[in-house]
Amino acid sequence: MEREVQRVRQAFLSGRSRSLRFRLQQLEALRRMVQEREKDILAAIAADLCKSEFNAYSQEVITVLGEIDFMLENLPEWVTAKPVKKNLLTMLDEAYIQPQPLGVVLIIGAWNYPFVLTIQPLIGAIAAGNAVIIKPSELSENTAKIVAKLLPQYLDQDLYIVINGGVEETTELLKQRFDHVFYTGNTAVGKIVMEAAAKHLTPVTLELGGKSPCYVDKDCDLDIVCRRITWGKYMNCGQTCIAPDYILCEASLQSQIVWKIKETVKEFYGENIKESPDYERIINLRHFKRILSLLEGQKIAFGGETDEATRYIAPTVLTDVDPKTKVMQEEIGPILPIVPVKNVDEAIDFINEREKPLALYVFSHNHKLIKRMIDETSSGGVTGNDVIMHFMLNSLPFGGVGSSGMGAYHGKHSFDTFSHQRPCLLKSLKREGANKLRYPPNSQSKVDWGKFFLLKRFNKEKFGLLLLTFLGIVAAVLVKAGYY
Ligand SMILES: NC(=O)c1ccc[n+]([C@@H]2O[C@H](COP(=O)([O-])OP(=O)(O)OC[C@H]3O[C@@H](n4cnc5c(N)ncnc54)[C@H](O)[C@@H]3O)[C@@H](O)[C@H]2O)c1
Ligand SMILES: CCCCCCCCCCCCCCCC=O
Repeated sequence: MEREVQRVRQAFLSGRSRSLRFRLQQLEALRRMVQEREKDILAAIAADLCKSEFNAYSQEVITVLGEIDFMLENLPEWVTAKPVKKNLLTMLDEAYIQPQPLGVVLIIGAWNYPFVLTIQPLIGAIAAGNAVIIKPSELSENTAKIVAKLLPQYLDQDLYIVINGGVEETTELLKQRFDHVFYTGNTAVGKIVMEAAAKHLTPVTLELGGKSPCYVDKDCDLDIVCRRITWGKYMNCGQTCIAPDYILCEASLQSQIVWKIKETVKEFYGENIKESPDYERIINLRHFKRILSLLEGQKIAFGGETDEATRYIAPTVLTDVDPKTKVMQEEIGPILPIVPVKNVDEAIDFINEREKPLALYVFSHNHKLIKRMIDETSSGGVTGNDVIMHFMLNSLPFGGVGSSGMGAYHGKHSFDTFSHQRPCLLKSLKREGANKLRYPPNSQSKVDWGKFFLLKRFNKEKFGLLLLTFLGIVAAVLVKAGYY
């Protein structure tokens, strides 16, 4: 492992990942890989999650292609140095921020969207000029294998490598020194990752899980609300980090919501859900059994059918759920608990009494109520009157807060995550007279001038930049002439 990381570091130190031309070339090669090997990629995702080609394409491949195009379009602008505002002491100097690559980045992926969750961060890391080691999830082994097979056929083989394996390999990898670790997965392992990274003072991005609440106000169109919730909840058999986890609503809405979701499930997946190409399966037997056990003692409004051989759990809705039960603590796949609350105040308290979720969903015609929910709660992201869709807009940073994670990515946010924003100030060796002000011996008059240069605030509308320039020049002349 150490030798592998060393090899990638040597490749980074060669400097070839840094030029804009190289980065664009690698991103174009990655796009070619996805386009030319689309069938292989879709087949691997299908084998891991029983996902149809249409669903694998629209949930994973579209996002990756969109992200690459967005990077190719904007990267030339992002890599350029950005001049910054100057003060009176530096107004004749050059001051700018130069984004630079961090170095060697480790990306650890999760199984539930095994392609997009490894490749989307990879796109950001390449765009920012880094070398990358990718560790896909061993639970989605088919996607892990295809990623390991295809990447070296299209990308620089020393700068971007895939290491496959399980906990043992990840543990060994985490002992190595990286310049950034980007991890997607559960919160418990997130802590292990952060602890290992801390030994090298390596910064981390942690894309973690949690339970994303969904508040349904009585002032809304329940037909539309239930369609949107049903879509987001049962996509990927509920194994989506930002799936609406549970519904909070007034008790009077509960039975209507149950009925409308039941009807929508029928509309989306047909009478025989098991036969639907749009309904996926639980990733493995361990998770299947764990989720099943959460149904014990619950009021099942509909669903609850299972088939162990195919790891099938039907779309299920639970009513009057006790917030203290396990189904309200763990990740629950296609189970949708409804927890009745008295009103929006109680919903806000309910959310705030728990760990900060990765996403929050609010449905209402009342815009003020949505704004209030946003103001009075915290979560990684929020979508009003829909679910999941904030993931698809790459101008929004995607990430958690508190126990749902730290840091963010997508689009420019990925570029920033994998870049060091290097502050640069370039001075001339001339105009030494003006510098006398900061050299010893110090004096009251020097301090007074210092206050003038650094603390004085001018009404810019009245005097404008010209006056500032003028004052700077006068001050420089005064300093040079020794009037202090
Ligand atoms: N925030 C997000 O963007 C996001 C996206 C997808 C999934 N998730 C969350 O991820 C979770 C599902 O992922 P998971 O954790 O079951 O995936 P997982 O089991 O695939 O683990 C993720 C990675 O962690 C590694 N790993 C597992 N145990 C380890 C250990 N003890 N030490 C070191 N490395 C270890 C694995 O090798 C794997 O690469 C859910 O909680 C889900 O909500 C979050
Ligand atoms: C043909 C329809 C195109 C619309 C696409 C909408 C798909 C949403 C996909 C969401 C993917 C969510 C990934 C979340 C990662 C965490 O688990």
